[in-house]
Amino acid sequence: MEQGQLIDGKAIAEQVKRELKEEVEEWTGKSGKRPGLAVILVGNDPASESYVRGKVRDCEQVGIHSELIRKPETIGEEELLSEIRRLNEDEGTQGILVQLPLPDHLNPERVISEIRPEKDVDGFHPLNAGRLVTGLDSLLPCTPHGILEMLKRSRISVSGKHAVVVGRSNIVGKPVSLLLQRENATVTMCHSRTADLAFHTRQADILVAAVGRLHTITRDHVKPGVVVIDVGMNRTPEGKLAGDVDFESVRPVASHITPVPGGVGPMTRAMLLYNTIQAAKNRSS
Ligand SMILES: Nc1nc(=O)c2c([nH]1)NC[C@@H]1CN(c3ccc(C(=O)N[C@@H](CCC(=O)O)C(=O)O)cc3)C=[N+]21
Repeated sequence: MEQGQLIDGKAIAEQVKRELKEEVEEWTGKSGKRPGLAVILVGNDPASESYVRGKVRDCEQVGIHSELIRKPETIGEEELLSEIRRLNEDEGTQGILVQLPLPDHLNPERVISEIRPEKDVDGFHPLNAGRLVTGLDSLLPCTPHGILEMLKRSRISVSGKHAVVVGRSNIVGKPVSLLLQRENATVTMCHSRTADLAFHTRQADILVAAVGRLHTITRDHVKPGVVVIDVGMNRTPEGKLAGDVDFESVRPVASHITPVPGGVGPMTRAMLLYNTIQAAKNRSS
């Protein structure tokens, strides 16, 4: 059977990291310093632990100095905010990331807003979000930026295409819609309350699935030749990692499709490194 071409996010991310390693070497040669990333992890959720370890390993790979700051589950908001204020002033720290989700007693908006926007390597600070909406330069959220980079490097053109985004989160759905529009796509934003989702998704030349629900997008939701980007990270009943797209039924009709794992996830991680280097360069220029 004919199959949509796999977009190998893992391989593309490795290529991006090789390029970033050279950029780090150049910046370090000029400045005599390494870019530094501080990752704050509150509590010890096993999934968060594993993500954070991955980020630390990525940093080592490209020569970024990383510091993992662990805080107890019970930390008070004021204490966490003052830790962020310390890192805001720290010359050796160019990037600050607070691993999400936070425990319920901490307000994530308040915590993220405390990060200096120039050090906000997640691109989650309201100032960076607003700059993105306005079309000004900003640190871009890693997953949306990774998606655009993956399309570019797969030579999939966006201009003039109809992109349909399913999901309206601040982290993925909203910013990826803006970035696609900036690249001259015509963008439809769908979400959990969209009536007749399949009607909309069948119009898509490029479909981004970011709802966080297993197998939301099936064969009935797509038109032949579609490019499918799967942002989902769900567990199957068997405990395996799987996306929002029913990969088996959709791949045969797609022109391109990203797998989970090995698609958007590794690109997200690569773009965090990109942002950290960007933040370091912005500081020194
Ligand atoms: N402040 C903050 N920033 C984040 O960027 C952030 C966060 N908090 N909290 C959690 C989510 C989740 N996230 C992932 C990124 C890459 C993979 C990834 O590389 N996944 C591999 C699979 C890894 C596995 O097998 O478990 C893949 O898709 O191939 C996973 C998850 C970043 N997050």
